Amino acid sequence: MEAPLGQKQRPHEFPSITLSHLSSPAPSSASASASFAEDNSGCPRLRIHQLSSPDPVFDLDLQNIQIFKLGPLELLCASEETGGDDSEEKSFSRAFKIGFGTKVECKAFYSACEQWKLGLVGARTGEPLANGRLTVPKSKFDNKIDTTSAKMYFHYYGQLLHQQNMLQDYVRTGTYYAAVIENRVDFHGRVVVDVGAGSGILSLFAAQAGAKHVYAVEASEMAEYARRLVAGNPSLGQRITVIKGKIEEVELPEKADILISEPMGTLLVNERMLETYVIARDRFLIPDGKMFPSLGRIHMAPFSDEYLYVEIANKALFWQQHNYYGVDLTPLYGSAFQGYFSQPVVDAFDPRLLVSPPIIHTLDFTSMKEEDLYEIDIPLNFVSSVGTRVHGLACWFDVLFNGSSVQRWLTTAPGAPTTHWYQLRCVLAQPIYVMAGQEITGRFHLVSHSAQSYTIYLTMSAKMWGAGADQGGILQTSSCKLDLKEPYYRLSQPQPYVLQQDQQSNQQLMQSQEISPSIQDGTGPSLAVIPSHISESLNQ
Ligand SMILES: C[S@@+](CC[C@H](N)C(=O)[O-])C[C@H]1O[C@@H](n2cnc3c(N)ncnc32)[C@H](O)[C@@H]1O
Repeated sequence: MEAPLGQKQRPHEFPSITLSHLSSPAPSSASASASFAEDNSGCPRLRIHQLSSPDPVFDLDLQNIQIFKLGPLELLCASEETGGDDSEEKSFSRAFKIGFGTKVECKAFYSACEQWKLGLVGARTGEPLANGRLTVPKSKFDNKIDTTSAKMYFHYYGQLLHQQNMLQDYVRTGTYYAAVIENRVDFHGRVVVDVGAGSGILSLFAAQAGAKHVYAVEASEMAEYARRLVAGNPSLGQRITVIKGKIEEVELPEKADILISEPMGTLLVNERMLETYVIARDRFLIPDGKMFPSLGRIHMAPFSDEYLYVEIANKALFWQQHNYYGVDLTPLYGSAFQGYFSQPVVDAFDPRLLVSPPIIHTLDFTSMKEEDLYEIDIPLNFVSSVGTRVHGLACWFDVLFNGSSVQRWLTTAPGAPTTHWYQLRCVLAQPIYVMAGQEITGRFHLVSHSAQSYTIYLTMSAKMWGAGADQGGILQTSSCKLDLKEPYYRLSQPQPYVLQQDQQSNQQLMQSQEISPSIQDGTGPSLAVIPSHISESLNQ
């Protein structure tokens, strides 16, 4: 079943209604579609098309019609007609009945009609409409996000190939599936909102788990594909309504018992969709309703990777040429060098590159405020387990599905089965030197920007160390500024494998700082191991 409700910028459309003429000499019924839209002068109109004809059977000024509820599936629409005389009395001489397949559609039509009449929807030009009504104020999303960025973002997600990329991340999609199906008790008989539904896959999972009704809200053109996927799975689809629009703008006919969403970007927060998830909670979730996932954690640890450092530094060497077709390029070398080090590196790295156990920053989606995500400030404190050159900070994240039956984690940790998020590393242009046991302090400061991402300010310092050292003094500091929106995807590297003999020491390192989730169901971080016949041949 598909009924796009609550969309503010585009017409509301109700593709399958039944139209019964009452005022014509011979009452009749026919399949039809209805839509609300503005005419050129900004007046809201209701247009009804019979499926057999391209011309509308009714094209009515909404201010001149009255809608009455006849029953849960039926409305009566009476249209005022000017009789040609000057009488003050209105005559509603044309009337027709509109029938709906479901109560939800019927309710949605009635509320859409009210909203359009009141001028709560319509084109948002920022100008008063021609008939004097003021347009709707900009939504929370439009206020903070740059229009061009949003356009490109939703264009990207409107393409099936990008949805396929996510669907083919079996670690991701499989974990969502398992988390939903193992926790049927949280979905059965419940109203669910799928926040940013994409292809609609999570809505279909929720319906499989017995959801009473799922509202799949998707802002991009993918909503049309989601409708087709839902319609093509009718036993589940009859309990799913796809709504095209932004979470920040759509209206839903009822509150949700549970939200499901996949709002995670690189480093958890990229794309700024977690804010949308929190807004959905505040707008649509009943008090004490559930969220799948309910919590996210960013893990951070210093790393040493000489190869990566040299690779990045070498990229700028091009600008050291004094005679490039007779031109000296060196004036731009410094800027090029800075530019390469302002790109966070996305790849799957070997966890043996970590020089200390990670620290964790937790985001509780059930209680945090949207504004808490505008700026994230994390103090860093580590103790190096080896003497080495530290090249920067490595980060990854996990999220928790806190189901009533099973608690399941989706992790993107190094050494765990690789996901399409990989891991993220911020590389310092100036590495720092540490000894085993030396303290590394610093700050990881994320500041959101209107292009749906963050500027990262990273500072790492080696503390004074050893006998006679100034207590709390800093020996060496290095800082860098990176744009999370412009990562360097370094994915041609072979996938990381960990030799069996190293697995134990890695697990000890990670577990000593709670890298393995405290609520564990055996699906948390597991380290990939080279099959023994391969590792044996490598060891020869
Ligand atoms: C990471 S994808 C997940 C898609 C799908 N839920 C899945 O798991 O395969 C996020 C989806 O949310 C949509 N989205 C992002 N922000 C949104 C918003 N403010 N309102 C509605 N949809 C949004 C995007 O267009 C995209 O399709």
